Amino acid sequence: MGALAVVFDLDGTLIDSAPDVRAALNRLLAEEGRRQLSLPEVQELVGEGASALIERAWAVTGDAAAETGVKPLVERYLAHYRAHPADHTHVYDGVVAELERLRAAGIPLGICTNKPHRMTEIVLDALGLAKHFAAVLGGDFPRRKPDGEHIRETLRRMGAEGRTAVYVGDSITDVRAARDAGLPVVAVSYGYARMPPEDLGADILIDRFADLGPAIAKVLA
Ligand SMILES: O=C(O)COP(=O)(O)O
Ligand SMILES: [Mg+2]
Repeated sequence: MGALAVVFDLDGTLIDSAPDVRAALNRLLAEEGRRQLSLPEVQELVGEGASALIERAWAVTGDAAAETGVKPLVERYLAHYRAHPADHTHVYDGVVAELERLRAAGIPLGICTNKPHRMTEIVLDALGLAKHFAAVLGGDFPRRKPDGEHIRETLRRMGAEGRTAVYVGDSITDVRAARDAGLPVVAVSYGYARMPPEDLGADILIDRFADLGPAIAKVLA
């Protein structure tokens, strides 16, 4: 194995952001006279970025959003989210220790997320996580996950192109993107998968972030 690099998904993998996503989305839904969404419902909507989130939220609360109506709704949703980026978001157990351990081993780390880029930066700053990552690439990237180019471009921005890389995520979109990029993938079982995590088709499934080190060693063996 050559020198290693690790790229992570964000929502449902490193952070449990659904409570703040829910709060911002529910404010918008209330403004539009629509019903409120429960936390499990919101967890089902997350994973393909903000436009998909709005479209899915509209579809489950009444009439679908008009195509031209999605963009202004996304902007209003993000304004609500920016006002409260991490009031109820928490970093999953073991994440900070594991990121520190990998970094101390000289392994460059990156984030490849479908969350809008600016929103991702705001949330990472609010949680004190930004310092761990050599590069962060959000979902405004034109070829976003499940396109493997999203992960490849993250690796380039990390200066880690020549390295052996592993992707870590929580959803089928992550597994497809990693496959498309030709990378092994570790899935976490506690995220927002919308299916039994065993069915994601990852190379290995972990229940706790603290198990990441041995999982990476296994997928590369
Ligand atoms: O915000 C989203 O829809 C997805 O975010 P993720 O790619 O970090 O899971
Ligand atoms: Mg995710």
